[in-house]
Amino acid sequence: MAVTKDDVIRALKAVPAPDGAGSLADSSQLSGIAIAGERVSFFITTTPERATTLEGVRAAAEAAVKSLPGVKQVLVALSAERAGGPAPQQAHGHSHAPAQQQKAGASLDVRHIIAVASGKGGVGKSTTAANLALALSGKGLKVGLLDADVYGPSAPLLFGVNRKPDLKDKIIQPIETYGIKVMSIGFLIDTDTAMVWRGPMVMSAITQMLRDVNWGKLDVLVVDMPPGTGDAQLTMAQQTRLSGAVIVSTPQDIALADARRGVGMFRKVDVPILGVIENMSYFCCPNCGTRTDLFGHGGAELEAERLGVRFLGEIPLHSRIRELSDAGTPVVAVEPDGEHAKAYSAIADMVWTGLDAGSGLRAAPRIVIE
Ligand SMILES: Nc1ncnc2c1ncn2[C@@H]1O[C@H](COP(=O)(O)OP(=O)(O)OP(=O)(O)O)[C@@H](O)[C@H]1O
Repeated sequence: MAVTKDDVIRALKAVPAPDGAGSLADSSQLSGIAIAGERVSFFITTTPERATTLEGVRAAAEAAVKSLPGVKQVLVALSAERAGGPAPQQAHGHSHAPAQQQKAGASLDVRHIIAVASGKGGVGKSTTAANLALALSGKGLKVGLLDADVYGPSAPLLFGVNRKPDLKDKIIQPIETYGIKVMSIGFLIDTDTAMVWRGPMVMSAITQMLRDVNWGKLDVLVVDMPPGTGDAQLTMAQQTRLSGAVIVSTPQDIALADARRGVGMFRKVDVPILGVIENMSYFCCPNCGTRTDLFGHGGAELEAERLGVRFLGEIPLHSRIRELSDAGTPVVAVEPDGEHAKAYSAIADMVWTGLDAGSGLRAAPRIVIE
Protein backbone atom coordinates (compact mmCIF):
# COMPACT_ATOMS: atom_id res chain seq x y z
CA MET A 1 0.00 0.00 0.00
CA ALA A 2 1.29 3.45 -0.88
CA VAL A 3 2.60 5.45 2.04
CA THR A 4 0.87 8.77 2.79
CA LYS A 5 1.95 11.98 4.43
CA ASP A 6 -0.26 11.11 7.41
CA ASP A 7 1.61 7.82 7.83
CA VAL A 8 4.90 9.72 7.89
CA ILE A 9 3.62 12.19 10.45
CA ARG A 10 2.29 9.37 12.60
CA ALA A 11 5.68 7.65 12.52
CA LEU A 12 7.42 10.87 13.51
CA LYS A 13 5.25 11.16 16.62
CA ALA A 14 7.58 8.61 18.17
CA VAL A 15 10.62 10.82 17.56
CA PRO A 16 11.31 13.58 20.08
CA ALA A 17 11.52 17.12 18.69
CA PRO A 18 15.04 18.56 18.47
CA ASP A 19 14.23 21.14 21.14
CA GLY A 20 12.94 18.40 23.45
CA ALA A 21 9.37 19.75 23.58
CA GLY A 22 6.93 17.18 22.22
CA SER A 23 7.42 15.12 19.11
CA LEU A 24 9.08 15.91 15.81
CA ALA A 25 5.70 15.41 14.14
CA ASP A 26 4.27 18.39 16.03
CA SER A 27 7.36 20.50 15.78
CA SER A 28 7.66 23.51 13.49
CA GLN A 29 11.16 22.23 12.74
CA LEU A 30 9.67 19.54 10.51
CA SER A 31 9.05 20.65 6.94
CA GLY A 32 8.95 19.71 3.28
CA ILE A 33 7.59 16.16 3.53
CA ALA A 34 7.65 14.75 0.02
CA ILE A 35 6.68 11.30 -1.14
CA ALA A 36 7.64 9.79 -4.47
CA GLY A 37 6.51 6.19 -4.67
CA GLU A 38 8.51 4.33 -2.06
CA ARG A 39 10.80 7.27 -1.34
CA VAL A 40 10.15 9.77 1.41
CA SER A 41 12.08 12.92 2.15
CA PHE A 42 11.75 15.81 4.55
CA PHE A 43 13.66 18.52 6.38
CA ILE A 44 14.50 19.14 9.99
CA THR A 45 15.22 22.84 10.26
CA THR A 46 17.66 24.01 12.85
CA THR A 47 20.32 26.61 13.49
CA PRO A 48 23.85 26.23 12.09
CA GLU A 49 25.14 25.97 15.69
CA ARG A 50 22.91 23.03 16.54
CA ALA A 51 22.99 21.21 13.25
CA THR A 52 25.99 19.12 14.09
CA THR A 53 24.44 17.86 17.33
CA LEU A 54 21.21 16.72 15.69
CA GLU A 55 22.50 13.69 13.88
CA GLY A 56 20.77 11.47 16.46
CA VAL A 57 17.37 13.05 15.81
CA ARG A 58 17.94 12.85 12.06
CA ALA A 59 18.85 9.17 12.27
CA ALA A 60 15.88 8.39 14.55
CA ALA A 61 13.50 10.16 12.17
CA GLU A 62 14.93 8.27 9.25
CA ALA A 63 14.61 4.92 11.03
CA ALA A 64 11.03 5.65 12.15
CA VAL A 65 9.85 6.42 8.63
CA LYS A 66 11.83 3.59 7.11
CA SER A 67 9.97 1.12 9.30
CA LEU A 68 6.67 2.05 7.61
CA PRO A 69 5.33 -0.51 5.16
CA GLY A 70 5.73 0.67 1.59
CA VAL A 71 8.81 2.80 2.29
CA LYS A 72 12.10 1.78 0.73
CA GLN A 73 14.19 4.91 0.97
CA VAL A 74 14.17 7.83 3.37
CA LEU A 75 16.10 11.03 3.04
CA VAL A 76 16.17 13.41 5.96
CA ALA A 77 18.05 16.66 5.53
CA LEU A 78 19.17 18.85 8.37
CA SER A 79 18.62 22.30 7.00
CA ALA A 80 20.16 25.17 8.87
CA GLU A 81 18.97 28.69 8.30
CA ARG A 82 20.89 31.72 9.32
CA ALA A 83 19.18 33.72 12.02
CA GLY A 84 16.43 35.75 10.40
CA GLY A 85 16.96 34.01 7.08
CA PRO A 86 14.01 33.16 4.93
CA ALA A 87 12.54 29.69 4.81
CA PRO A 88 13.82 27.47 2.03
CA GLN A 89 12.03 28.44 -1.14
CA GLN A 90 10.19 26.23 -3.50
CA ALA A 91 10.90 26.00 -7.17
CA HIS A 92 7.63 26.73 -8.92
CA GLY A 93 5.73 25.10 -6.12
CA HIS A 94 7.89 22.00 -6.14
CA SER A 95 9.92 21.40 -3.06
CA HIS A 96 13.57 21.79 -4.08
CA ALA A 97 15.10 19.06 -2.01
CA PRO A 98 15.68 16.34 -0.71
CA ALA A 99 16.38 15.21 -4.19
CA GLN A 100 14.30 12.16 -4.80
CA GLN A 101 10.88 13.68 -5.10
CA GLN A 102 11.57 15.16 -8.50
CA LYS A 103 10.25 12.90 -11.14
CA ALA A 104 13.20 11.58 -13.04
CA GLY A 105 12.71 11.70 -16.74
CA ALA A 106 15.44 13.71 -18.34
CA SER A 107 18.54 11.92 -19.34
CA LEU A 108 22.09 13.07 -19.48
CA ASP A 109 23.74 12.45 -22.80
CA VAL A 110 27.25 13.75 -22.57
CA ARG A 111 30.52 12.83 -24.15
CA HIS A 112 32.74 13.93 -21.26
CA ILE A 113 32.12 14.89 -17.66
CA ILE A 114 35.04 16.71 -16.11
CA ALA A 115 35.41 17.74 -12.50
CA VAL A 116 37.00 21.00 -11.49
CA ALA A 117 38.26 20.51 -7.97
CA SER A 118 40.49 22.05 -5.35
CA GLY A 119 41.83 20.70 -2.13
CA LYS A 120 40.67 23.78 -0.24
CA GLY A 121 38.11 26.55 -0.60
CA GLY A 122 38.74 30.04 -1.86
CA VAL A 123 41.36 29.29 -4.49
CA GLY A 124 39.06 30.40 -7.31
CA LYS A 125 37.75 26.98 -8.28
CA SER A 126 34.28 28.24 -9.22
CA THR A 127 35.61 31.22 -11.18
CA THR A 128 37.94 28.89 -13.04
CA ALA A 129 35.21 26.29 -13.69
CA ALA A 130 32.85 28.93 -15.09
CA ASN A 131 35.44 30.54 -17.34
CA LEU A 132 36.75 27.15 -18.46
CA ALA A 133 33.20 26.11 -19.41
CA LEU A 134 32.76 29.34 -21.37
CA ALA A 135 36.12 28.90 -23.06
CA LEU A 136 35.19 25.36 -24.12
CA SER A 137 31.92 26.71 -25.48
CA GLY A 138 33.90 29.33 -27.39
CA LYS A 139 35.48 26.44 -29.29
CA GLY A 140 32.10 25.45 -30.63
CA LEU A 141 31.46 22.68 -28.10
CA LYS A 142 28.09 22.11 -26.44
CA VAL A 143 28.83 22.78 -22.80
CA GLY A 144 27.02 22.43 -19.50
CA LEU A 145 28.18 23.66 -16.10
CA LEU A 146 26.98 21.90 -12.99
CA ASP A 147 27.65 23.81 -9.81
CA ALA A 148 27.98 20.83 -7.48
CA ASP A 149 29.37 22.98 -4.69
CA VAL A 150 26.19 22.58 -2.69
CA TYR A 151 27.87 24.00 0.42
CA GLY A 152 28.50 27.34 -1.25
CA PRO A 153 26.93 27.54 -4.69
CA SER A 154 28.59 30.23 -6.80
CA ALA A 155 26.77 30.03 -10.13
CA PRO A 156 23.95 32.42 -9.16
CA LEU A 157 26.50 35.16 -8.45
CA LEU A 158 28.92 34.30 -11.23
CA PHE A 159 26.20 34.34 -13.87
CA GLY A 160 23.97 36.96 -12.27
CA VAL A 161 21.05 34.54 -12.14
CA ASN A 162 18.37 35.28 -9.60
CA ARG A 163 15.46 33.41 -11.04
CA LYS A 164 14.33 29.85 -10.64
CA PRO A 165 14.82 27.42 -13.51
CA ASP A 166 11.70 26.54 -15.46
CA LEU A 167 10.04 23.19 -15.08
CA LYS A 168 8.78 21.47 -18.21
CA ASP A 169 6.89 18.23 -17.60
CA LYS A 170 8.33 18.27 -14.09
CA ILE A 171 11.86 18.32 -15.46
CA ILE A 172 14.17 21.16 -14.52
CA GLN A 173 15.42 23.17 -17.47
CA PRO A 174 18.96 24.40 -16.89
CA ILE A 175 19.52 28.14 -17.15
CA GLU A 176 20.94 28.98 -20.57
CA THR A 177 23.33 31.86 -20.40
CA TYR A 178 26.24 33.00 -22.56
CA GLY A 179 25.75 29.91 -24.73
CA ILE A 180 26.11 27.32 -21.97
CA LYS A 181 23.62 25.44 -19.80
CA VAL A 182 24.04 26.01 -16.10
CA MET A 183 22.50 24.29 -13.11
CA SER A 184 23.11 25.01 -9.45
CA ILE A 185 21.38 24.16 -6.22
CA GLY A 186 21.69 27.90 -5.64
CA PHE A 187 19.03 28.47 -8.31
CA LEU A 188 16.55 26.55 -6.19
CA ILE A 189 17.49 27.51 -2.68
CA ASP A 190 17.62 31.06 -1.46
CA THR A 191 21.31 31.89 -1.34
CA ASP A 192 20.85 33.50 2.08
CA THR A 193 19.72 30.15 3.43
CA ALA A 194 22.67 28.23 4.71
CA MET A 195 22.13 24.54 4.28
CA VAL A 196 23.79 21.81 6.23
CA TRP A 197 24.24 18.85 3.99
CA ARG A 198 25.03 15.37 5.14
CA GLY A 199 27.22 13.30 2.83
CA PRO A 200 24.40 11.20 1.34
CA MET A 201 22.35 14.35 0.77
CA VAL A 202 25.16 15.93 -1.19
CA MET A 203 25.35 12.88 -3.37
CA SER A 204 21.63 12.69 -3.99
CA ALA A 205 21.34 16.41 -4.75
CA ILE A 206 24.19 16.10 -7.23
CA THR A 207 22.81 12.93 -8.75
CA GLN A 208 19.50 14.67 -9.22
CA MET A 209 21.14 17.63 -10.86
CA LEU A 210 22.94 15.27 -13.20
CA ARG A 211 20.02 13.04 -14.00
CA ASP A 212 16.83 15.00 -13.60
CA VAL A 213 17.87 18.16 -15.39
CA ASN A 214 17.23 18.53 -19.07
CA TRP A 215 20.85 18.94 -20.16
CA GLY A 216 20.18 17.74 -23.69
CA LYS A 217 23.13 16.49 -25.68
CA LEU A 218 26.44 17.87 -24.46
CA ASP A 219 30.03 17.52 -25.55
CA VAL A 220 31.26 18.32 -22.09
CA LEU A 221 29.76 18.87 -18.69
CA VAL A 222 32.02 20.81 -16.34
CA VAL A 223 31.32 19.98 -12.71
CA ASP A 224 32.33 22.57 -10.14
CA MET A 225 33.03 20.21 -7.25
CA PRO A 226 32.52 20.93 -3.56
CA PRO A 227 35.90 21.99 -2.12
CA GLY A 228 37.93 19.48 -0.17
CA THR A 229 38.85 15.86 -0.40
CA GLY A 230 36.46 14.31 2.08
CA ASP A 231 34.00 11.46 1.73
CA ALA A 232 31.41 13.46 -0.20
CA GLN A 233 33.96 14.37 -2.84
CA LEU A 234 35.27 10.84 -3.00
CA THR A 235 31.80 9.35 -3.45
CA MET A 236 30.97 11.92 -6.04
CA ALA A 237 34.18 11.30 -7.97
CA GLN A 238 33.42 7.61 -7.82
CA GLN A 239 29.82 7.80 -8.90
CA THR A 240 29.86 10.47 -11.54
CA ARG A 241 31.70 8.59 -14.29
CA LEU A 242 34.18 11.36 -14.74
CA SER A 243 36.36 11.48 -17.84
CA GLY A 244 38.90 13.46 -15.91
CA ALA A 245 39.62 16.02 -13.23
CA VAL A 246 41.19 19.45 -13.28
CA ILE A 247 42.77 20.65 -10.06
CA VAL A 248 42.83 24.36 -9.30
CA SER A 249 45.44 25.65 -6.89
CA THR A 250 47.07 28.89 -5.88
CA PRO A 251 50.87 28.96 -5.71
CA GLN A 252 51.10 28.93 -1.89
CA ASP A 253 52.53 25.85 -0.24
CA ILE A 254 49.43 25.23 1.79
CA ALA A 255 47.16 25.27 -1.26
CA LEU A 256 49.61 23.03 -3.08
CA ALA A 257 49.56 20.49 -0.27
CA ASP A 258 45.77 20.43 -0.61
CA ALA A 259 46.02 20.14 -4.38
CA ARG A 260 48.26 17.12 -3.86
CA ARG A 261 45.54 15.52 -1.76
CA GLY A 262 43.07 16.30 -4.56
CA VAL A 263 45.25 14.50 -7.09
CA GLY A 264 45.57 11.58 -4.67
CA MET A 265 41.82 11.39 -4.22
CA PHE A 266 41.08 11.16 -7.94
CA ARG A 267 43.84 8.64 -8.44
CA LYS A 268 42.33 6.50 -5.72
CA VAL A 269 39.13 6.19 -7.75
CA ASP A 270 40.93 5.88 -11.09
CA VAL A 271 39.81 9.22 -12.49
CA PRO A 272 42.48 10.56 -14.86
CA ILE A 273 43.97 13.88 -13.80
CA LEU A 274 43.77 16.25 -16.76
CA GLY A 275 46.13 18.64 -15.04
CA VAL A 276 46.67 21.47 -12.60
CA ILE A 277 45.81 25.15 -13.09
CA GLU A 278 47.62 27.81 -11.11
CA ASN A 279 45.09 30.50 -10.26
CA MET A 280 46.02 33.88 -8.77
CA SER A 281 49.39 32.96 -10.14
CA TYR A 282 50.82 36.46 -10.04
CA PHE A 283 49.46 39.90 -9.38
CA CYS A 284 48.80 42.13 -12.32
CA CYS A 285 48.45 45.81 -11.39
CA PRO A 286 45.31 47.08 -13.13
CA ASN A 287 46.80 50.59 -13.38
CA CYS A 288 50.30 50.08 -14.65
CA GLY A 289 50.20 46.43 -15.74
CA THR A 290 53.25 45.61 -13.61
CA ARG A 291 53.47 41.97 -12.71
CA THR A 292 54.32 40.92 -9.15
CA ASP A 293 54.80 37.34 -8.04
CA LEU A 294 52.94 37.53 -4.77
CA PHE A 295 53.06 33.96 -3.60
CA GLY A 296 56.16 32.64 -5.26
CA HIS A 297 54.52 32.03 -8.62
CA GLY A 298 55.21 28.74 -10.39
CA GLY A 299 54.59 26.44 -7.43
CA ALA A 300 51.76 24.62 -9.16
CA GLU A 301 53.84 23.92 -12.24
CA LEU A 302 56.60 22.39 -10.11
CA GLU A 303 54.06 20.44 -8.12
CA ALA A 304 52.41 19.15 -11.29
CA GLU A 305 55.80 17.97 -12.49
CA ARG A 306 56.46 16.25 -9.18
CA LEU A 307 53.07 14.54 -9.32
CA GLY A 308 53.51 13.51 -12.93
CA VAL A 309 50.46 15.42 -14.17
CA ARG A 310 50.15 18.11 -16.81
CA PHE A 311 50.42 21.78 -15.96
CA LEU A 312 47.51 23.39 -17.77
CA GLY A 313 48.42 27.04 -17.36
CA GLU A 314 48.22 30.03 -15.10
CA ILE A 315 45.65 32.74 -14.48
CA PRO A 316 46.82 35.98 -12.86
CA LEU A 317 45.24 37.56 -9.81
CA HIS A 318 43.54 40.45 -11.54
CA SER A 319 40.84 42.77 -10.24
CA ARG A 320 39.08 42.63 -13.61
CA ILE A 321 38.46 38.89 -13.19
CA ARG A 322 36.98 39.44 -9.75
CA GLU A 323 34.93 42.50 -10.70
CA LEU A 324 33.36 40.79 -13.67
CA SER A 325 32.68 37.63 -11.66
CA ASP A 326 31.01 39.65 -8.94
CA ALA A 327 28.92 41.44 -11.56
CA GLY A 328 27.59 38.16 -12.94
CA THR A 329 29.40 38.66 -16.24
CA PRO A 330 32.35 36.21 -16.39
CA VAL A 331 35.40 37.60 -18.13
CA VAL A 332 35.48 34.99 -20.91
CA ALA A 333 31.86 35.79 -21.79
CA VAL A 334 32.13 39.55 -21.94
CA GLU A 335 35.74 40.08 -22.98
CA PRO A 336 36.28 37.07 -25.24
CA ASP A 337 39.20 38.69 -27.05
CA GLY A 338 40.92 39.97 -23.92
CA GLU A 339 44.11 38.55 -22.44
CA HIS A 340 42.31 36.75 -19.61
CA ALA A 341 39.95 35.00 -22.01
CA LYS A 342 42.99 33.96 -24.04
CA ALA A 343 44.56 32.40 -20.96
CA TYR A 344 41.38 30.45 -20.18
CA SER A 345 41.09 29.47 -23.84
CA ALA A 346 44.62 28.06 -23.89
CA ILE A 347 43.76 26.03 -20.79
CA ALA A 348 40.53 24.83 -22.42
CA ASP A 349 42.60 23.62 -25.40
CA MET A 350 44.87 21.66 -23.09
CA VAL A 351 41.89 20.17 -21.25
CA TRP A 352 40.13 19.18 -24.43
CA THR A 353 43.21 17.64 -25.99
CA GLY A 354 43.79 15.80 -22.72
CA LEU A 355 40.34 14.30 -22.99
CA ASP A 356 41.02 13.49 -26.58
CA ALA A 357 44.27 11.75 -25.77
CA GLY A 358 42.81 9.90 -22.82
CA SER A 359 39.80 8.38 -24.46
CA GLY A 360 39.95 9.16 -28.15
CA LEU A 361 37.53 11.96 -28.89
CA ARG A 362 35.75 10.28 -31.77
CA ALA A 363 35.73 6.86 -30.22
CA ALA A 364 34.66 7.99 -26.74
CA PRO A 365 31.34 6.45 -25.85
CA ARG A 366 28.71 8.97 -24.87
CA ILE A 367 27.78 8.70 -21.25
CA VAL A 368 24.03 8.36 -20.96
CA ILE A 369 22.51 8.38 -17.51
CA GLU A 370 18.83 7.50 -17.49
N1 LIG B 1 42.24 35.00 -10.99
C1 LIG B 1 41.55 35.75 -10.16
N2 LIG B 1 41.78 37.07 -10.01
C2 LIG B 1 41.08 37.84 -9.15
N3 LIG B 1 40.13 37.37 -8.36
C3 LIG B 1 39.84 36.05 -8.46
C4 LIG B 1 40.51 35.18 -9.35
N4 LIG B 1 39.98 33.92 -9.22
C5 LIG B 1 39.02 34.02 -8.29
N5 LIG B 1 38.93 35.28 -7.83
C6 LIG B 1 38.03 35.80 -6.78
O1 LIG B 1 38.31 35.07 -5.59
C7 LIG B 1 37.12 34.83 -4.85
C8 LIG B 1 36.96 33.32 -4.64
O2 LIG B 1 36.77 32.72 -5.90
P1 LIG B 1 35.83 31.46 -6.11
O3 LIG B 1 34.50 31.65 -5.47
O4 LIG B 1 35.88 31.12 -7.55
O5 LIG B 1 36.67 30.42 -5.27
P2 LIG B 1 36.32 28.95 -4.81
O6 LIG B 1 37.61 28.24 -4.71
O7 LIG B 1 35.26 28.37 -5.69
O8 LIG B 1 35.77 29.27 -3.41
P3 LIG B 1 34.76 28.44 -2.51
O9 LIG B 1 35.39 27.12 -2.35
O10 LIG B 1 34.71 29.26 -1.27
O11 LIG B 1 33.47 28.39 -3.29
C9 LIG B 1 36.00 35.46 -5.69
O12 LIG B 1 35.75 36.74 -5.18
C10 LIG B 1 36.59 35.54 -7.08
O13 LIG B 1 36.02 36.62 -7.84
